[in-house]
Amino acid sequence: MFANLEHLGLAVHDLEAATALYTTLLGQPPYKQEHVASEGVDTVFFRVGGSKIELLAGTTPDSAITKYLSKKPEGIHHVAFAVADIRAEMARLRAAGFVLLSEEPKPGADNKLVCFVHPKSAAGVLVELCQDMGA
Ligand SMILES: CC[C@@H](C(=O)O)C(=O)SCCNC(=O)CCNC(=O)[C@H](O)C(C)(C)COP(=O)(O)OP(=O)(O)OC[C@H]1O[C@@H](n2cnc3c(N)ncnc32)[C@H](O)[C@@H]1OP(=O)(O)O
Ligand SMILES: [Co+2]
Repeated sequence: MFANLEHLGLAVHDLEAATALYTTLLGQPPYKQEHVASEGVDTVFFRVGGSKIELLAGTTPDSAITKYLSKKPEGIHHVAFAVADIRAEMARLRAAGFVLLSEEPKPGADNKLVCFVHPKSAAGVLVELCQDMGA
């Protein structure tokens, strides 16, 4: 079972400009910036109540964000849900016919294990599962 909405991932061209804009929009500065080399992205995180906004800029030509922004405008790129047991949720979704984008969970940003569901199998929305890796 999915728990709360963990974050909304927003694809942006200019991370510095988007960070300034969201700092003003949300009325608070980000709590974290992180480079995730395995995904070819720079991220900036804001807390919003019990959820988060994740700004993402691509850092390599083959990054999912770089490719996405070569075809689509800036905006919501993915919706991420917290799960307690990511392997159990991946097995449940596979059995239900969803297409997962990795066989195993992988390290994401902000101390999470993550896995993505292909948007073509989720009504056009790229869905991310996130399990907290603890302290
Ligand atoms: C920082 C780490 C992590 C975290 O901890 O939070 C992140 O959030 S990393 C975020 C970036 N990483 C990813 O998105 C990884 C998962 N994504 C992928 O593997 C790929 O992006 C993809 C979803 C498999 C698409 O890749 P590809 O097939 O190479 O791209 P195409 O451009 O050919 O797209 C095919 C098809 O899918 C549609 N699409 C692509 N991205 C999205 C999207 N974000 N939301 C909705 N739909 C999407 C795209 O429009 C194409 O559709 P058609 O044109 O109709 O064929
Ligand atoms: Co994300």
